Amino acid sequence: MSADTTFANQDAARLIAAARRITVKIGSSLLIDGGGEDVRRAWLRTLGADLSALRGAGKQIVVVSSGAVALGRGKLGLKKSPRLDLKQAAAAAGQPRLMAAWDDAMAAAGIPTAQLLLTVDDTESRRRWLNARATIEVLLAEGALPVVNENDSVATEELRYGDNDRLSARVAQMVRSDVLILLSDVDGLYTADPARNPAAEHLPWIEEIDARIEGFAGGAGAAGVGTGGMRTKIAAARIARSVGCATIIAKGHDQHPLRALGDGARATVIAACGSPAGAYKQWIAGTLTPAGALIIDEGAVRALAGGKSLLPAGVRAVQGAFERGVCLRVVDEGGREIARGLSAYTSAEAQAIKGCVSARIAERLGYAGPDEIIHRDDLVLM
Ligand SMILES: Nc1ncnc2c1ncn2[C@@H]1O[C@H](COP(=O)(O)OP(=O)(O)O)[C@@H](O)[C@H]1O
Ligand SMILES: N[C@@H](CCC(=O)OP(=O)(O)O)C(=O)O
Repeated sequence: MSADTTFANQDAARLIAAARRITVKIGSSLLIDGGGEDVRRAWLRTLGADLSALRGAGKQIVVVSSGAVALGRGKLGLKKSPRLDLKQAAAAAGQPRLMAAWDDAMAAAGIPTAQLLLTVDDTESRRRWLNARATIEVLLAEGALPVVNENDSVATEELRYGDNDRLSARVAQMVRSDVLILLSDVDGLYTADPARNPAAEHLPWIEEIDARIEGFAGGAGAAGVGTGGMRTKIAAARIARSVGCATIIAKGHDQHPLRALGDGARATVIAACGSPAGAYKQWIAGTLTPAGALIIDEGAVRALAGGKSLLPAGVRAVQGAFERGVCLRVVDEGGREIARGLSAYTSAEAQAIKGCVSARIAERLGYAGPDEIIHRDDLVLM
């Protein structure tokens, strides 16, 4: 083992030790036995024990699990085929089996699981994105393990990820993970596919994803149950990197794969650029076009400067017609822009609750809503 490799392995372990939130993606080839008949249950229980240990160390975990299509093919007796309708039918048949296996494995660790099936729409449309994020937040707060997969059965050819690598990067972005772990049948990126080229060299640490790195990454082998190969893993790492999340590509086949990683097993680490919180705030302040404005009073200006959320009580006026989840300018009564943030309410709702204390929101709207009109996590001082 080269000195370089040891350095990067320690980095993978260090990244995991320092992380607050981790998204773990598990490829089909790990979960399913050779014939696609059943889940590798004993192995999955050891992964469940590792996830439980990470949670015991204070980390919040979201899982992205592949396997529905391979399991569904086994269940329906279908052969591997590029036809989308057959994949969709297989996913529909395999998903309940996949979740039952997760439920079983996590029950042994005393952790309830929860299924989320997402499409590209859910990660690209801001409103649905915020809703999915809110659901995951509640599940994490309640101590459940969210298990995400693509909703293959309803996705269309144009509107589907088709691989869970990129979906997992979007999920990592959504929940602001510090680390994305892609568990695969290979212990990282090599200079060529090691299954075809025994002289390929392992890359322990990648600082930037350039054309050279992309050139190394090949597709998946035709015979296996995996899709995408290293190409989609590097595409995922590119997304994760840009939102301040480091990516670890590691071998997951043996028992207790996450414990092994924490103990220094070989992997490829792709460095993050900045932090998840920084990237999120940069996105709000620098990328989104504001769809309206909230004019706030002196007390609210002081509260925001003190790191608080914006409550309806401090809002004097609402400008523009907007949907929930859009970016708003927050302006003082002298016209100075104080902050930008994502609105928890539509413009009509904001008009109805402006100036009112949070306890009276339900009375004004006729239904309950968040106490904050812009939560401090979604707010950037300008
Ligand atoms: N440069 C490379 N380094 C490592 N593996 C590679 C490379 N290029 C292609 N691969 C292939 O990618 C496969 C892993 O991807 P995939 O089969 O999609 O697995 P998963 O089910 O974990 O997503 C490896 O088994 C390997 O054959
Ligand atoms: N959504 C699909 C997984 C697609 C996918 O990316 O598979 P894999 O390359 O094994 O992670 C399924 O559940 O089978």
